[in-house]
Amino acid sequence: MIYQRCIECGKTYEDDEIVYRCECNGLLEIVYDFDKIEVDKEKFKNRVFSVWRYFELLPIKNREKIISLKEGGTPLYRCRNLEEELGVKELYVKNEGANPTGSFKDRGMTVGVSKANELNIKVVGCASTGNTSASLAAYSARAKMKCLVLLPKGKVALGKLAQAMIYGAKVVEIDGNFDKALDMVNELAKEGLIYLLNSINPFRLEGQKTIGYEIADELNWEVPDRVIVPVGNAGNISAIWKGFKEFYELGFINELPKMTGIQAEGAKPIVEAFKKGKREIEPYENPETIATAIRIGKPVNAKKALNAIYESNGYAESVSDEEIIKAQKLLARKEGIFVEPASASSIAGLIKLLDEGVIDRSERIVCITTGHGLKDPDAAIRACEETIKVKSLDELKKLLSS
Ligand SMILES: Cc1ncc(COP(=O)(O)O)c(C=O)c1O
Ligand SMILES: N[C@@H](CCOP(=O)(O)O)C(=O)O
Repeated sequence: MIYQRCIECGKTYEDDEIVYRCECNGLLEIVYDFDKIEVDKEKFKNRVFSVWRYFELLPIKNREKIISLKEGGTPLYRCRNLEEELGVKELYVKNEGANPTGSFKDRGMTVGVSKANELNIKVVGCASTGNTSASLAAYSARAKMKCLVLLPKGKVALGKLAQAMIYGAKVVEIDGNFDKALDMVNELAKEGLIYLLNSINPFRLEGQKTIGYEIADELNWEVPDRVIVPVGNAGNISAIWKGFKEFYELGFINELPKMTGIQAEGAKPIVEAFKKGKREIEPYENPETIATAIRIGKPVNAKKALNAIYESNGYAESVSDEEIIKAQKLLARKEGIFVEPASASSIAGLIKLLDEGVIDRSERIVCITTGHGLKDPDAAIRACEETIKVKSLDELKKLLSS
């Protein structure tokens, strides 16, 4: 049995009821009756490494309704060069840029759009800083659904905009930031004009919890001491934590990691709340950062994220744009992993928290890199030295010897 439950008052809703918030305005989560679900670790091991490896623990009843582009099963890289550089014992990067549209959103969308398919939905929509729209546009195309995406004008990286356009979504830009766009699509959803697939939708977050499942699965059911996650609208950190907690409840793992959220200096309402020991955020009216994916001032899942951080004895920290770019280059140059700026905030956060002594160098750490570097080529080019120009073979040879 699967149902939706309010994280505030506990009120429950059927799994086929289209409702994005409880009547008390609380966020919803998906709940399973684990006693009635037959799963074991070995059964999973024999299946393809992907989101759908964990079918029984996902909220889709009919396999035929699944809309998939083969998402999940992303690499967990051991980063020995960075370990040496930073003096840490065991560091991994879970590279979500390896998903079909280049970000972790695909895990959410395969489940969210499959749910929409089960509900016979014809029109889906979202607000986006870029990745959600790219992903929803792709999955809705495959599901033959109409798709509306609302973007903050001039603040979406080129690669992401190109994706939403080529997949055939109706792409609308507004004068205003992501938070305003989200308010607008929320209104459309309330009127039943679109099925909303932002992370307020708890079915979408079920797909993203598989990041936690996969980390445990790949580490042979051992759990890292800490998982570091870039935070914007705050759904992902909450979902990953739910994944770990479920595996713990099922007895697949014996420990839980400290969830550590990283925001950009110019958009850090969750970090501020955490540092004051609060569970409510004070929104940023004008969030700003080079990491456009996390340029969010009013994270919709702030409550869930803060719960995850407090419950796991984790931490929250912010990093400057300069630290983000430095980390992006370091990861590319030491490990050959090219990620977009928002993704690099997990590495920047790791560096800062090591310096501050919050993270112990003997910890086993997993940093989540959330999106592919090619999403935002402009940011990468701006971060690098100019290309070298030569006029002759001699000049080229001289270069080699310098
Ligand atoms: C690349 C990237 N990293 C991080 C985030 C933040 O994730 P969340 O909104 O789930 O906190 C987003 C989008 O929100 C993103 O696109
Ligand atoms: N970075 C996100 C912002 C929207 O987040 P969502 O998880 O609520 O869809 C994006 O890519 O648009």
